[in-house]
Amino acid sequence: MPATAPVPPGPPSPSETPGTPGAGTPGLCLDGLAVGYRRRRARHRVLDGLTATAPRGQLTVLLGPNGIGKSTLLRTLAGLQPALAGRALLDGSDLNRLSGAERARKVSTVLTDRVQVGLLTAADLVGLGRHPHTGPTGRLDDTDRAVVDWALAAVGASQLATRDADELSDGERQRVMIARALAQEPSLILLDEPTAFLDAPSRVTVTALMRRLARERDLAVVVSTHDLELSLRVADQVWLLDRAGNLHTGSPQEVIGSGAVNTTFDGDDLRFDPTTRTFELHGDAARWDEATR
Ligand SMILES: Nc1ncnc2c1ncn2[C@@H]1O[C@H](COP(=O)(O)OP(=O)(O)OP(=O)(O)O)[C@@H](O)[C@H]1O
Repeated sequence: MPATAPVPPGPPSPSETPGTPGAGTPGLCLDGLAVGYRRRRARHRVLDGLTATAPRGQLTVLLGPNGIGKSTLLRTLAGLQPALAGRALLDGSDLNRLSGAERARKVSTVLTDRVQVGLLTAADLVGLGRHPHTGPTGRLDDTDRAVVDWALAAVGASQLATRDADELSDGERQRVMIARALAQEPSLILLDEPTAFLDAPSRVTVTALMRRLARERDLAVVVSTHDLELSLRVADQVWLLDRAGNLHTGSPQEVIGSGAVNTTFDGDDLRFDPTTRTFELHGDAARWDEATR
């Protein structure tokens, strides 16, 4: 995808546009949420007491070290595993109390799991995102097909429409999965490391796309990422899990200014510079870097 790929203005018949009910409401709110796993009847809490907001119209990035619980949190918000305590509210409604069909209309998810999709084309795969909106036959009508075309164009993947989904590269497939999430026309999109397989220009493009779609479609978008420098530049809101599992929230400026990025990610070899918002090599790594120039 070219870094300057334009985002088409929007699907022809959006069910979620600014001004519709729900617009201007808080988006996603975590209220004392605890997430984790049940093992042999015991509850293993990975994260506890999470309180945060991801407003509509804004890009929220979820940051934290490996294994701290980012995917567990996103999977819980997506309804793939139950919350252990507390609530997650979307526009004031408890996500846990929504029916499967309601949730499917409101929340779309892009996870890192690679599933086999059989003989579907990329456009078919994106069309799966329309199913919460189709009638009992599940058949796509002209409007649905136009939304599929829009979603593919929005991620710069129109040229992939007729390709077998199983034959796509990891990066191509990731764009198609994002298009599927867009085609769902949700209120909330959850993405777990959506740029992990993308090359550098595409990372910037997809991240900027997420932010632009949040604004243009009045979506709450929550993205987990290890792409710290980029995400701290483009995010509206940051949810940063530190090494103790405490959640720090606020604008990038607020979270950086609190020192939480440094305490979470600084090590002997790498330090975050709050002024330039970049990581600098230190110690042996810096000396090795000097020596090899
Ligand atoms: N199915 C499971 N059952 C029990 N524990 C699990 C399960 N899946 C993950 N965990 C544990 O939960 C914790 C959080 O894992 P999670 O994948 O949410 O972290 P993460 O922040 O997304 O990590 P990464 O950045 O490495 O992707 C880890 O200790 C992990 O081992």
